[in-house]
Amino acid sequence: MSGKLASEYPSWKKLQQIYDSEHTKLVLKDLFAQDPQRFSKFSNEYNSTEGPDVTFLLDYSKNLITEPILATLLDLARDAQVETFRDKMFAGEHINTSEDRAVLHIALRNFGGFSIQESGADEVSGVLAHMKTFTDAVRSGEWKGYTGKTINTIVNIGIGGSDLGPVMVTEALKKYAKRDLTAHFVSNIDGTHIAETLRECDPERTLFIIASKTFTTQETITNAESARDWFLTSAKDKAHVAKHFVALSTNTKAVTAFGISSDNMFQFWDWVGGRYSLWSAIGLSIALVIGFDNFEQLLKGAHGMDKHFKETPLEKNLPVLLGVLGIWYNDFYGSQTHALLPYDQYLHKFADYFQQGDMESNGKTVTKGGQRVNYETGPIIWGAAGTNGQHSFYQLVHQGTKLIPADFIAPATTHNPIANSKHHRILLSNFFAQPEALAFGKTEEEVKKELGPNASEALIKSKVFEGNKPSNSIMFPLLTPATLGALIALYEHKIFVQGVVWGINSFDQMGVELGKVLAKNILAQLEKPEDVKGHDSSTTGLIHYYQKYRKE
Ligand SMILES: O=P(O)(O)OC[C@H]1O[C@H](O)[C@H](O)[C@@H](O)[C@@H]1O
Repeated sequence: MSGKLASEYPSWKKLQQIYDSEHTKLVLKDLFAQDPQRFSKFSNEYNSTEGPDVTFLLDYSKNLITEPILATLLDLARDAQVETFRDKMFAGEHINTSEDRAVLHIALRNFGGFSIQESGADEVSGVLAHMKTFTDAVRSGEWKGYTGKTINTIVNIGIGGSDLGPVMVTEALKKYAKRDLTAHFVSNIDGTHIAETLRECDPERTLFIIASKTFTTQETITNAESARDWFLTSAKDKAHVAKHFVALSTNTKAVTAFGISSDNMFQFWDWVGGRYSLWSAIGLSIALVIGFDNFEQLLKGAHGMDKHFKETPLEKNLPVLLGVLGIWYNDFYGSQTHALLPYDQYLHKFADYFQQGDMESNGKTVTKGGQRVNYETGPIIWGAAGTNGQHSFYQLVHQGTKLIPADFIAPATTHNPIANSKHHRILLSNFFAQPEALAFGKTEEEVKKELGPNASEALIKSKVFEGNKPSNSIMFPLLTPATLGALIALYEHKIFVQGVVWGINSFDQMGVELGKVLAKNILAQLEKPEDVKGHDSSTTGLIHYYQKYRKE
């Protein structure tokens, strides 16, 4: 991000030369055969140096790299001044240039004393204390609804970053959940979402959490208004809203205008990006579900990773390693996607979460200086919890024509050791087997041997696995709040590293605006066919078809 396109860096040019001359020779089977030390060379154990103990192993030996390639990838990080920009982020410089904002999710979990000057950074502990008091009151039953009953249901109404983080984390840490407190998450503007949720709620015992950084997001405000109407049908008196509605936002004025008192508002600041906001007041639903102490552990685990990212040399810096490895496939091998494959049912929303985290951050075509890039930027992120994916899309990953780098993620110990951990052993045997199969495949010779002399050529070919498909494996002892915090921060910083190398602004999201503006314009034209103006024939035809068939 030194004002240059990444493709102008000497290291980028060198990587292109290496790719052109060597990639056909980069065969995992041979690389492992040639070097018995490959695993120890290309794996790192993370051990937190502060806060709760967090440890995990990152094995990146099954990547299509050699030591010189990795060294050149790290030179690329140096050419792009990743360390300088990292330090600027941590210092609170306004690295989100298009919006002139600091990028300080690290300040939300700053338990170890990074010195941050930005205004608001000194208010974080006050908001956390407010969250703790409120969370404890609701969970203990001290907080009562308008008829004096305790709260047994929470409904978080938010979308994008004000939904995906809380959804992912409450699912991931369900083991730590208060089981007699049901949590729902309503995001979609489709009335079905709120209608189906409200069917399961008792107005006397439900708390609505209106989560919106801007408090202007159409989906969230519309859903919140419908929830308030539904509530008032039973409660009648508007004064009761105070017991059943709280807001998480940076926009005090809009929150008050909605009818939520500022006492029931949990603040955050413009330097918290939506997709980096689960650590802020946006995490209130998480704290309600798992308790404030566990929420704090989540934050502390992330802080440990922040320290690692800030202080570890590039060669051993895990977010940096993941970042440059991703660039190797994205920009030189032409991979379009990156799969996140947790072998842990609790992490079943992990890929969904990082779809926004990564794709909204790095789905950009111009650099911070306004130049169009001449290389690929952010990958398409997708994935599902193992072993379900194996019975669905893994066929393509193994034998399709596309190269799909993947991260396999698993805990050594399960929270649910049923049948003497038999399930977990089977799960993990798949977690170990899949990267092995992807990397080493199955040769024609092996297939022939297996099928015997009468097998047809076509059948033999169909059973060959070419292999040489790269992956990372991440393994940790147990999915605890602190471990999850570290894992999320690991990927956040990976996204940062890639954005810096590509020279783009990872912290704005201009690309979501146009559709919103057009929808607003169309909404005003939906009543009458003669109002439908200014569109192409396809859009006009579609709106006319709707107008013919709608029944309202
Ligand atoms: O929290 P809000 O202001 O309601 O924003 C919710 C979401 O809105 C937009 O779609 C942005 O692109 C997202 O980054 C954001 O998370």
